[in-house]
Amino acid sequence: MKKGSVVIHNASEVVTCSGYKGKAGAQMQDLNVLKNASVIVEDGIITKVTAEPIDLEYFLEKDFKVIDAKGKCVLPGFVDSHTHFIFGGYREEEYNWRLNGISYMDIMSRGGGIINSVKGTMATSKEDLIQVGIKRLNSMTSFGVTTVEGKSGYGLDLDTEIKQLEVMKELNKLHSLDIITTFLGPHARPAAYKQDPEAFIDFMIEEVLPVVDQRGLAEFSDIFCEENVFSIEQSRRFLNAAKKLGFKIKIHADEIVALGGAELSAELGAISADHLLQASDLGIEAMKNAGVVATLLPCTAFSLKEHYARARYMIDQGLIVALATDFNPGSCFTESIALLIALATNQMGMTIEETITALTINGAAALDRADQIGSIDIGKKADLVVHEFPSYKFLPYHIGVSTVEKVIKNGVLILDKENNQPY
Ligand SMILES: N=CN[C@@H](CCC(=O)O)C(=O)O
Ligand SMILES: [Zn+2]
Repeated sequence: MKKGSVVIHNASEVVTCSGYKGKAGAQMQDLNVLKNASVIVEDGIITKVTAEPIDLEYFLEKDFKVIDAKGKCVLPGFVDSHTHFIFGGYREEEYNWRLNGISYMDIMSRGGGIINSVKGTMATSKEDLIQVGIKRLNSMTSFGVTTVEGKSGYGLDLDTEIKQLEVMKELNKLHSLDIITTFLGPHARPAAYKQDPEAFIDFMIEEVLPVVDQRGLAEFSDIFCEENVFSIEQSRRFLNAAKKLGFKIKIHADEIVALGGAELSAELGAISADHLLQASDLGIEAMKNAGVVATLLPCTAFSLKEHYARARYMIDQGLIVALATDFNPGSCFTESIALLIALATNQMGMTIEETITALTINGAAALDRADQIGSIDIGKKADLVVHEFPSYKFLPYHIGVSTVEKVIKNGVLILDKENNQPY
């Protein structure tokens, strides 16, 4: 069998999500669906997408893998563009406290929250983080994810931040999924800097960022810009320093309090601003004008029992909206794309077409990769998912259940639930 060369034929629908850049506003509705169609992949790259009959004999002779997708739909692999999936230890108690009415920020101010996961991550060896990382990536694959972003931020010191990033780099080699890394050193104030966040920002800029840069450990830099965490001015200072070194910028913005993170993301030319539950109208307008992707995280709002970000308003205003899981041990312990689809369509007023766009081409745009992944277009990586139903409209309808049957990464079948084939 020619590795990386595959023909998927007979598909009831090929949902191409066609495009080479993020889709804004009304464009998000356009999925460009081909009926009774085929996708041809050579050496891991998509070479043809067609609703015309194909000469199957030719491809069989050439030793292509052939997948009959009769009665099924084919979508691009999902891009989970915001996660914190490398961490040690769990925070199940905190979730139960939250169910009983104690807020996320209250838990943080009592010394819990992110700092708990910092202790857990410090205490976990690199090898153990790699092992648990593989399990989590396998689970993401089963939800149809083919590219995932992962952040550091459970170290807050040089060694542990580097350890987290190195683990993700190693996993990128070991696992089929592509992992894009983000340095999130300023994720919380560690005890030693509790009263002096400025000094912590100095430490991050002077002693950690340069090491991450020199060792090529991250493509993006990010900060938790939030009341009682890092202010707008501290965020601006850190992100400008990161930009100077060539990092692309993301920002945890306006999650709990409307601090002006959306406005800051536009000012700095960030690739994305994420969360945005409290983003102001002016911030949203500024993001639109600057082309910043709005990455919304509905599973987090659900887990925190907060209202959802204003997806409908943002799309109607013409923003590029992406959706991601925010998988992490505290505010959102789920990698379930099925839950995310249920919340986006049933609770946030997004159509399934907008939701799929937000998880594919716009997720790719949130990682500055819309020219390479996120759609079934000629020249792109063959990251394809066969779903068990004839139409994409089954994805929200089969509520909270993964419809994924086969996952093809770079043209290679890495998961086949039908034939019990693992990653
Ligand atoms: N809000 C800040 N950071 C993470 C949560 C991290 C944690 O609670 O461990 C988030 O994106 O939700
Ligand atoms: Zn996050």
